[in-house]
Amino acid sequence: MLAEWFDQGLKGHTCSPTEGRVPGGRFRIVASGVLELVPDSLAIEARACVLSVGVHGNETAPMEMLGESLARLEAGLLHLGAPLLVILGNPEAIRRGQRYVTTNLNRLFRRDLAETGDEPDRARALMAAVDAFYARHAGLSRLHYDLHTAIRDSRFPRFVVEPFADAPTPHEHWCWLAAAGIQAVLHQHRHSWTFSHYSKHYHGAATFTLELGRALPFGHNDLAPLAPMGRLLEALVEGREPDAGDPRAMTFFRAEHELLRHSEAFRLCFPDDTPNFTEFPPGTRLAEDAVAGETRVGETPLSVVFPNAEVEIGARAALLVVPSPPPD
Ligand SMILES: O=C(O)CCC(=O)N[C@@H](CCC(=O)O)C(=O)O
Ligand SMILES: [Zn+2]
Repeated sequence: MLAEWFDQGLKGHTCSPTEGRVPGGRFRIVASGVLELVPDSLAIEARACVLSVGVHGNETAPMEMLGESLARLEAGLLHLGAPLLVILGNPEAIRRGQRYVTTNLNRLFRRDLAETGDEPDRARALMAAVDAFYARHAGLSRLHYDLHTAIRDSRFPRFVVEPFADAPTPHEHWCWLAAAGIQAVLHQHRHSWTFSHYSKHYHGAATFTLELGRALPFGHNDLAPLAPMGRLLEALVEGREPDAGDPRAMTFFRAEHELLRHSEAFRLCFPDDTPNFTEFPPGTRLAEDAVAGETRVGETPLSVVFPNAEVEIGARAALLVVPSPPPD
């Protein structure tokens, strides 16, 4: 039933029954594309975990990976030990195989959101589902992994974005991510109103946007490099302490500047297929915009992440980042 709910959800279909049992607990469909799993008894390391995929509809590898873990739970190969909220972020975009339908869902997770339409309405539904989930499981540590893939190649194919917050991320999370094969970490320098930022900002959860390779169609993903990440997810499902690695195996960056597209006449001055984390030396011209003029690298080299000249006007066209020391 669980795997069927997930597979049908990827096709934009609903599924019944809407509640039932899994090994170690029960499940309940709480909203379209949102499933809650509650264990009969909490395992010793249980956290209240939100696992979201498909916030961008064409980012399929995390959907395949999470679908496999749910199938293993249903088959009795895993035993539910922690409350989980499993989210198919943007079902209509998933069905269409598109990043989004009308606007980028992953910029809309703020409580004062005023817009209406497909993605704004979906953002409101997902914020409400997360609020209710964390309220139902108050007292547990909170975690949210929002699983994505990137448009381009990357010097570090698997990396995380740590949303901005005043409080530091507890150290164990770096150890878990290192053991899960994450190669780089990017600290955000300001509020970004992404889904992972929402759970951190409003709920104090430990959260990350995880970039797990490149965005490819269903059936074209090589899931082998994601096996350690699958093991981390399954430890969370079972409420076990995940494997720990050495955070110094990861390379740390912090965002220095957000490059915005201000006009129709915006262009990036480097090739479209430039991999994420490519470093540019001082003086390099990075972008031209009819309103903002040109952006050049200043005295410190800058690396570019998520370059995309085709974003909506006013949206982020790239993050410009610099190396940063690993956390203590
Ligand atoms: O590869 C790209 O250009 C985009 C990949 C992607 O969807 N990234 C997320 C990152 C979210 C964050 O900054 O935490 C996004 O752009 O929404
Ligand atoms: Zn994405």
